[in-house]
Amino acid sequence: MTNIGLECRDVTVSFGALKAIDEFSHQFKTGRIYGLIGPNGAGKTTLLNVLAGRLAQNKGAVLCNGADISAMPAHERARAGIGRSFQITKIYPEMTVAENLRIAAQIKHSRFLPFWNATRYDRRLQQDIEAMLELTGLAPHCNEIAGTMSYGLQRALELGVTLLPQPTILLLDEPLAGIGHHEIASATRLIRSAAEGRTVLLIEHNMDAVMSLSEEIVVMSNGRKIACGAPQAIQSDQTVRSVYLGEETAA
Ligand SMILES: Nc1ncnc2c1ncn2[C@@H]1O[C@H](COP(=O)(O)OP(=O)(O)OP(=O)(O)O)[C@@H](O)[C@H]1O
Repeated sequence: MTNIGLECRDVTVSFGALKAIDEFSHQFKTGRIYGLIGPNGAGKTTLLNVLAGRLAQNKGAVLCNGADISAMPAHERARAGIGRSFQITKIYPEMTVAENLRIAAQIKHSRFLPFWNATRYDRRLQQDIEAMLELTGLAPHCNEIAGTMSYGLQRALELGVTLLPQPTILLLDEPLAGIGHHEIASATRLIRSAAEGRTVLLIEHNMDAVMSLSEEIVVMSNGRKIACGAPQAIQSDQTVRSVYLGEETAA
């Protein structure tokens, strides 16, 4: 069995004359958190869109657990184990936390468990809901209406809904954006727990958080991978520093 959860081979995406992603290749190992960083317009979100199947690459290939998924649409990629969490768009704000998780559990089990075995079906749903309430720390809020909770708790619920089908690959687009200062530590802890045993790609503009969460940093600029390595090495890399410094000077 391969320990490469996700692989990009020469992925290229063009919007007209602009190459948003330019021959990007990388192997993302299972059980690791990868921070994807780079200045505005570097191609980070476009890459996540390609991996999630929201956007087709013009060239190159994407492999998930060794299988070529380049031509797979988004809903099939979700079944193949790719989960993406980016905003609180997956939750129903007028429903409680438990109801939101129940819907995600129903979707997961509808394909495998017969509805007519109601007791077994309900037990499995309940087990999944309880496991996710525990993982996300949302048990004390299980009967709260999702839309009335703090933004940080809503993001935690969104992550819970994403994790419920047990994806092997987790794509996180700015998971800390909009979260209050006092909730950053708990959100960071949750991302660490969620990452266990998975391949995680994380786009995050909070540099302290991305450097402490990630085991490997991949740096993009103008659609290309310009560096990769351990957070400490990346922080002292001259090319990377000049890319960011250049941006700061221009701002
Ligand atoms: N649908 C689109 N049509 C045309 N150009 C696009 C489209 N989506 C992205 N781009 C362009 O592709 C380039 C990469 O954009 P992308 O959003 O992936 O960058 P990013 O690294 O995520 O930036 P940011 O950190 O600002 O979110 C940018 O120049 C952007 O303007």
